[in-house]
Amino acid sequence: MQRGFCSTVIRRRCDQMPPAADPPLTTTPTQDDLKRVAAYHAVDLVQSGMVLGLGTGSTAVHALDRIGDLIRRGTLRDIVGIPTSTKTEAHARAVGIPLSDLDVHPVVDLSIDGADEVDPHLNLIKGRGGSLLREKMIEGASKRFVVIVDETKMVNLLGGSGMAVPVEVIPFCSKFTMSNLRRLFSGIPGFHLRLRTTPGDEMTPAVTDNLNHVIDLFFEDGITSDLDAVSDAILKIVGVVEHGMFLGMATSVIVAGKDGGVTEINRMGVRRIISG
Ligand SMILES: O=C[C@H](O)[C@H](O)[C@H](O)COP(=O)(O)O
Repeated sequence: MQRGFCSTVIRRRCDQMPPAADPPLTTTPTQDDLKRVAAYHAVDLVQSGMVLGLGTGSTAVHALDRIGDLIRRGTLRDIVGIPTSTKTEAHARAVGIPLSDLDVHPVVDLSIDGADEVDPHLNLIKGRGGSLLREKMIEGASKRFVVIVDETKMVNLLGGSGMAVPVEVIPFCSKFTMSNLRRLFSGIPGFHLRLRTTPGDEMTPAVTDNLNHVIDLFFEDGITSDLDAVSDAILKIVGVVEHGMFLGMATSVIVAGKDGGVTEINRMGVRRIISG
């Protein structure tokens, strides 16, 4: 077994499973292998009887698969999942995770989700897949929110990867809302923004699960201003529903590295080597 790609706990669970359920052990891990490794470690925190926030995206899907697997095997019982998107809802159903919502289960024991960026204080950018609003509601209602990423998601400054900081807006006069957002950041060198469009159709705005639009903000040098002030200013614009900065929400982040090392970092900056 390759060093670092199976923790003691995962190894124990691997021993109980046929090879098909094991994490793939490739010589050079792909980014998807790393996402899977981080996800499996997070699922080690799940206990029977928990209400779980089920994240969205290519990393979270590995957690869904793993949870479904453990439910089918009887290792996890009485799990209730709260999906953060319609996509996750469909996938969770397909893998056999019983589902509910925040109206019925307003307190979530543990949420597990990916992120687009994680800064050294565990502030996050999420929502490049468009699911930021439901994610923020469910993860904000969680006693514990564990973020799962491969090492490429770690940045010094939010926005610093050059990718978007998403803002969900109501469709009504979204160009008007966009011009207000443009005005807010007009003095910042390298700032630009654009309305997110449907893949393959640049004329049609992308629509979220909540039937809203998304305006993507780009900060060439990352966000250098106070993040809480930036958050407040964006939320003050009428027409904005929510943004993808998740500030002070994550309890910890599990980071899988190319060298096989897996580390959990908590919000105090304390690192725990899980493996490798
Ligand atoms: O809207 C999408 C979500 O916020 C995802 O959690 C985020 O984009 C990370 O996705 P992935 O795991 O696919 O990189």
